Amino acid sequence: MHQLVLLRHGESVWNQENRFTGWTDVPLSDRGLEEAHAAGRLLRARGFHFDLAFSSVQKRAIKTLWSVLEELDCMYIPVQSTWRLNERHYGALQGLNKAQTAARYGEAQVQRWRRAYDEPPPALAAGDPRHEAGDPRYRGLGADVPRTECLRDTVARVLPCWRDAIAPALRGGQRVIVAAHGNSLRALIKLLDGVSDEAIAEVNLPTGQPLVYELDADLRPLRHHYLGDAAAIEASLRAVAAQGRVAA
Ligand SMILES: O=C(O)[C@@H](CO)OP(=O)(O)O
Repeated sequence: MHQLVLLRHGESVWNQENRFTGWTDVPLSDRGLEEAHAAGRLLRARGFHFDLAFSSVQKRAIKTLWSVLEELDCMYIPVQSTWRLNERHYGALQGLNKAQTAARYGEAQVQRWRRAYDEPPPALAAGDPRHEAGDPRYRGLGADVPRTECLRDTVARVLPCWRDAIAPALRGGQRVIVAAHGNSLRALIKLLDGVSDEAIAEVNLPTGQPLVYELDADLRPLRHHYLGDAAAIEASLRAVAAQGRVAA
């Protein structure tokens, strides 16, 4: 049996302000940093160890991973950081308040931008200073730095990371943790569990809660479960789902 732990970063400052974030590189809030350390303490208390870690190239996931590895006293393990695990690009919505966007465009439209498999948010215009094209960490992507993404696009760029890096490490017997984002992890979960395009719309992830996958020899999921307190996770999931409401 293989073990894979997925961890959405702790609350970020833009989660706190209910703003669309995407590729914007915002830090953890104080609460988010504490969530990350609590996740690490929980993993330690349950006897988890890791041989290899993956993260996006965004500081909210990186700092979450560091905090976990610090609590586990294994900051020495190799970490592979890749843009492929970045949050789904939120296009021209990046930086906007989700409730205000719902008031302007309607909750149904915001729900489709947030969760529809095939409907990307409006793209960033050419020359928009929010576009990450000039960011040195994306130099290798050239003109392919996204201007927006739907979940289908995110699945397409997460897939090579799973197939070429995470899956071979698991097959080699390594215990792996992936610290990433709500939508890049939804993409990974879709791939792992074969979730339909429709059903993935209902999947949300709480911040800072380790999600443990047990996989068979062919890396098919046997079961998965959150380690943390069920009531707290349920409350967090409801809050994430409600972020696109006008009164959120
Ligand atoms: O803003 C974002 O980047 C994501 C995660 O915080 O939001 P949502 O859950 O609305 O897809």
